[in-house]
Amino acid sequence: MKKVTDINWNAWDPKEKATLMFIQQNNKLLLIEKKRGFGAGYYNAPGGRLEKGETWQECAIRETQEELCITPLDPQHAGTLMFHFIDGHSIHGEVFTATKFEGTPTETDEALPIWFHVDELPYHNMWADDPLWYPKMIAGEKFTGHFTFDGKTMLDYELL
Ligand SMILES: Nc1nc2c([nH]c(=O)n2[C@H]2C[C@H](O)[C@@H](COP(=O)(O)OP(=O)(O)OP(=O)(O)O)O2)c(=O)[nH]1
Repeated sequence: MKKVTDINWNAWDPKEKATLMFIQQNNKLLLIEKKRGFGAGYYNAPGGRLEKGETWQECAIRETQEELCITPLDPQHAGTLMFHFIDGHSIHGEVFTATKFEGTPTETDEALPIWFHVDELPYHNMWADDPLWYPKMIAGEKFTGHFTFDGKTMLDYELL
C-alpha cells in the first residue's frame, strides 16, 4: 500500500511502538546524531521502542536517560506519527516535548547531543517527514501524521 488513503489507520496494527522526546529551550532544540540502529546517521530526537508494561511517557523519559544521560521534566504529549513501510515494517510513534531537564547532555554509544536553533534545523539529514510536522511541534500545535515509506523515501503523507 503506497497511498495513505489505502490504509485504514484506525485498524492499523503497527509492528513497533516508539517515542521521541524533544527538549526545547530558548528557540533551541536538543537533537541527537543517532549513532546506531534504525535511522543511524540522521539527526533526530532521543527516543526508542516502548517496552512491555511502561507508558508512552515513561518510555520517552527512559530513552532520553539512556541516550543522553538527562531526565526530561514535566513532558507534554505533542503529537502522533504513524509510519507504514511498503516492505511490511510499521512504526507507531508518540512525540513528547519538555522545556526543562536534569543533568548534562552527554554523548553515549547511541547518540551525540547537539543543540540547533529552530530556524537552522538540519532537515537535509533527517527523516523526510520531519520538515512537515516539526513546525507544528515547535509552535505547540498538536498533530497526527500518517506516512508511507519505501525505505528512506517518503511516498505519501497526510498531516492532521
Ligand atoms: N523524527 C523521526 N523519527 C523517526 C521516524 N521514523 C522512525 O522510526 N523514527 C524514530 C522512532 C524511534 O524513536 C526511532 C527508531 O528507534 P527504534 O528504537 O525503533 O530503533 P533502534 O534501532 O534505535 O532500537 P533501540 O534503540 O530501541 O534498540 O526512530 C521519522 O520518520 N522521523
